[in-house]
Amino acid sequence: MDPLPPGPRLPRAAQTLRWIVRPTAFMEEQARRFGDTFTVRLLNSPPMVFVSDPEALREVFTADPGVLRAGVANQLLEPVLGANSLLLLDGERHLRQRRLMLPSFHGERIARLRGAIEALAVREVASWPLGEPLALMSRMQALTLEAIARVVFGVEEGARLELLRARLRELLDWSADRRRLIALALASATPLRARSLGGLRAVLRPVHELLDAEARDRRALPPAALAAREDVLSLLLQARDEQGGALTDAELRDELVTLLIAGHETTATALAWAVERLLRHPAALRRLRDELAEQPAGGDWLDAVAKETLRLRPILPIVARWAAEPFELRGRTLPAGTEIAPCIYLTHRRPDLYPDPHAFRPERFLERPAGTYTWLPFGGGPRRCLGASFALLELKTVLATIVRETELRPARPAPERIRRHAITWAPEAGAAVVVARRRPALSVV
Ligand code: HEM
Repeated sequence: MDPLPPGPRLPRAAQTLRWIVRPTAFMEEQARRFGDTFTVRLLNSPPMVFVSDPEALREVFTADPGVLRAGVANQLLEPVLGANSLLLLDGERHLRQRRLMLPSFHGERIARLRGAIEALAVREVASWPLGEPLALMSRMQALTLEAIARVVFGVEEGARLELLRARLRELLDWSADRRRLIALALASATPLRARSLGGLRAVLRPVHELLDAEARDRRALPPAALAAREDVLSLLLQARDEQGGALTDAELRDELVTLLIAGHETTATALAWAVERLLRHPAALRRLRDELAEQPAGGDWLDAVAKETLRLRPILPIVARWAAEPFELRGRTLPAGTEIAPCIYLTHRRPDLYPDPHAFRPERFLERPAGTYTWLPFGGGPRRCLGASFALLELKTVLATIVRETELRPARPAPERIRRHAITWAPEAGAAVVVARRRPALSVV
């Protein structure tokens, strides 16, 4: 008997094609046929068992991280992120590095960055043209890039920021091209992969040089000046493990690139979806406007809108764990070498967890709080997104600014469908809007 749960019998190439071209339809079809656990077989990867039952998710997220490894499952990203990236590590090294980084991303620390993010958002909104179509996704990408360069890396206005902005843009544009990522994923030593790697090195080297220079200058600051800074890079430079050890230069640089890649497009996509959904739900938008008139930073309704957006339009559809040993899942032993994919998309659309699951209803999160194994846009367990607090703060702060300061309408009335965009699942037209009005005071900023 096959030890793996049943799944589609299509050849691997056909399953891969459907997963790339029509991923939502592909997953929904398998869930209809096989229920909440099924096996998908893709080219160049181990069999993948999709799971979307909260009890199975609990088993996966609470498993020994030495047995269910996330780093192995993320190896595809190694050329971009570097071998020391948190996303690629497992075991002791992952634990040490995550412990060093966690305090910098703690909710209370992150909350202090609100003012800086809001200032960037106000400036961004003031630059939008009136009365013509605007793809919000690209504006949100510019904004989240600025937030990472200034708030996370702490680079201040000036020539280095200009240069860093341009070099980061080149790196992000390079990695936004899916064909290049596919070439990197090919079996080693093909000429296509070699060419792709060469191109990547050319855009990565200048970014590394700039980040190294920034870290060097920051290390040269008097301790009191370094301690007074609020940005994540300064905090990471001061972080020490139990033996008093710090992140090495190579670790620090790979982590900065990781924060950029993990935090930039994801948050921009979430913002684009939040606006896209709100513009199709005028009552929810009105309620948000009313709340912001009372509480400019937003309250429970803003929080519920953020959560409902990430439920219905998860930015990443799955996370992955690779089983280093046989693993028992809901009473069935999966063989070593299997990949297990907690499926965010299908979990978030279960009618038993979310009645009328396709409807955008933020009030569901006022009625019942989000559960650890039922709401998982940031994954779960010891590998849960390190930047979740930062992402939610940025999502809510920028969304509040947009709603307070502008009046938008969709560039076309129809809802935008979900489309793969490099690593995230984004609105097909990039959340196309028209800025009908802006608060008068802003137009002269
Ligand atoms: C809406 C925005 C975001 C979403 C939806 C998101 C989602 C995720 C997901 C699903 C994972 C994998 C979790 C797992 O395997 O269980 C992850 C990991 C990670 N994310 Fe995020 N993320 C977002 C924003 C950010 C931001 C802003 C940062 C940092 C500035 C960040 C840094 C990271 C890091 C470092 C990891 C690796 C954690 C580890 O392996 O220990 N993310 N994120």
